[in-house]
Amino acid sequence: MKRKFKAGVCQMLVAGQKDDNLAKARSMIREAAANGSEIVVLPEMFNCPYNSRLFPQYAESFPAGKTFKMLSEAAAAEGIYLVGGSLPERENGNIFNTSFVFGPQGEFLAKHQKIHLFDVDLPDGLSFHESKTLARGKVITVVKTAVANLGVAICYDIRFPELSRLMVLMGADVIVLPASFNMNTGPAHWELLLRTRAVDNQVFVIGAATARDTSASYVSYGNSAIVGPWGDIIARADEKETIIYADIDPGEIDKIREALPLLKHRRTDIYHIKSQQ
Ligand SMILES: O=C(O)CCC(=O)C(=O)O
Repeated sequence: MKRKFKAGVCQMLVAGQKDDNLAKARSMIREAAANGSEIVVLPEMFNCPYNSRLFPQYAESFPAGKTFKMLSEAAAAEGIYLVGGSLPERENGNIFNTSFVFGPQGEFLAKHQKIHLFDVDLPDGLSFHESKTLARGKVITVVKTAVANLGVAICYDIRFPELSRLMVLMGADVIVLPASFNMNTGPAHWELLLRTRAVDNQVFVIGAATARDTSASYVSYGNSAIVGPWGDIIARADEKETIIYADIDPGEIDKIREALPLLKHRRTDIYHIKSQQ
C-alpha cells in the first residue's frame, strides 16, 4: 500500500561517547514523531565518530547491542518506521557500515550493509579508507512499509547510479540515504547527487546527514535534504543540528512517470542492468 506520509530527518551532531549519541538520537526521534513523522531517518554512523580507527571499538552485534535495543524500543514507543542511520555492525568476524530498519511495533524489518566503501585520497588532503576496518556489503535492500517502499543505501552508495536504478526496478518509491559528506565533496556533489538520482529514477530521495562539528577529524557537510521526484528540494537543513520534515505523496511518482515516462522509454533491447543477487 502507498499513501501520503510525513518524513522526519534527524541531522544530529555526533559526540565522542556512544551513550551520549544514543540519548541524543532517542530525543530527536521523539521530537520528530511528536511532530507527525511516520518515517524517521538518522544519519550515517550516528553512534560513533566517523573515523575508521574507531569503528571496531564502537561495533555491535545484532540483536544484543544497546544501539539496536534503543532503535527498536524507540520505533515501538513512537509507533513509527525508523531507518536507524548506520552504525558499525559486527557480523561473523567482519565489521560492516550497516543501516537497520525497524517497524512501528519495534520489529526488525531489514538491514543494509554499505556496498561501496569510501576509500579515497582527495586533492585537498582528505584521505579516508573505510576498507581498513570495514567489509563490503553484497545485498541490495528494498524495504516494504505500510506507506511506501524504501530503498536503503548509505552515503558513497549514492554515487553509483546502477544501485539506485536497481532499487527502483525492485519497487523503491523513496531512496533513503543515511550519509555524512565532507567539506570537500559536500559543496561540490551532495545536492547534485541527491537531485540527480531523484530525477533519473523519478522517486523521492531522503539524504540524512550528520551535523557539522568543525573540531572533528572528519568534518561533515550537513545539509540534509529531501528531494521530490521532479528533482525539487522539498526540505533542507543548513549545517547545524536540526530536524527537517517533508510531506511525501508517493502518488506524485505515478503522475510524473505518466507525463514523462522515463522508465518505460528505456531501451532494454539495446542495454540492460541486472543484479547478481
Ligand atoms: O562520496 C562522498 O563524497 C562522501 C562519501 C562518504 O563520506 C561516505 O561514504 O561515508
